[in-house]
Amino acid sequence: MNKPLLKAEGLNKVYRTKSGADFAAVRDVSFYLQQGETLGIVGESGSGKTTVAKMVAGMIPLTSGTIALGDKSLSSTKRIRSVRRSIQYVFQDPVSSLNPRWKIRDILAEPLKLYFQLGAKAIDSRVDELLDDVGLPREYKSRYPGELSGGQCQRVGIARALAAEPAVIVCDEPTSALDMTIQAQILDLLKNLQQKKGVSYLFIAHGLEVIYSISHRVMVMKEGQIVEEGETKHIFHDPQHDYTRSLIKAIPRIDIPPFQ
Ligand SMILES: Nc1ncnc2c1ncn2[C@@H]1O[C@H](COP(=O)(O)OP(=O)(O)OP(=O)(O)O)[C@@H](O)[C@H]1O
Repeated sequence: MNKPLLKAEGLNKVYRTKSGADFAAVRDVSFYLQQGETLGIVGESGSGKTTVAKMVAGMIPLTSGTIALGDKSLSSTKRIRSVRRSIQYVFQDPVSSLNPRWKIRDILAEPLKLYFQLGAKAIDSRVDELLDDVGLPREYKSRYPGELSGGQCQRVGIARALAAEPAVIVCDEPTSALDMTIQAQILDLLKNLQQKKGVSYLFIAHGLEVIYSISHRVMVMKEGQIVEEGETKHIFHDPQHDYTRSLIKAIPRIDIPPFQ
């Protein structure tokens, strides 16, 4: 196996609840992600998926454990800018994740200024390229998020993540707020971008069909722990854990092509 791009070992997250009690939301979670690979995370609501994703993206501190991107440790609370840039996040709700008072141009320009200190002209052409990358007309840069559909807003969210030229994009339910047709288009876009740019995805979704269609490997979480991890076809066609079997059985409309 190649040296993984991202390696998480023994991740734990304990939240202090409002009542003052400690709650272990993630317990001893370890995984890796290769360059150009998608690792899907599935599990019922509250199993700790978003907590793992946010720890990886540096949005919340770890209680314990280590995360490394290449040779750089991400575990310290003060992350260096290059590491912050390298892991981007695409949110579930495409509309509310964009500042409604900013034009699309400004939303996409922000990471370009922050990470690359580009001048106005370079920013303009980079914004055009980013819109091309996500299949939006260049004229949309003069619009506000409120003038775009949910699917179009998610394309902007993806473009904003790409603007940082990340190695990893954490996709936290990026299609669950969208209807089925748009969902499929966004998944296709993400797959194409991965092929073009070699980016890796840590991909959370409730819909097992979504996970099946996009993930190379799948990690199944229950009550803060990993119960099973493996190649997507093995997880779906030959699940080893009862919990995984129950998840797959609970989705009658899943259409899994035969085992190859
Ligand atoms: N800030 C917080 N303070 C206390 N508990 C929290 C906090 N954030 C999350 N939790 C709890 O941690 C557990 C894991 O939450 P998390 O959001 O990671 O789960 P999830 O698998 O992503 O769920 P969903 O699929 O519903 O988004 C849940 O029981 C949740 O209530």
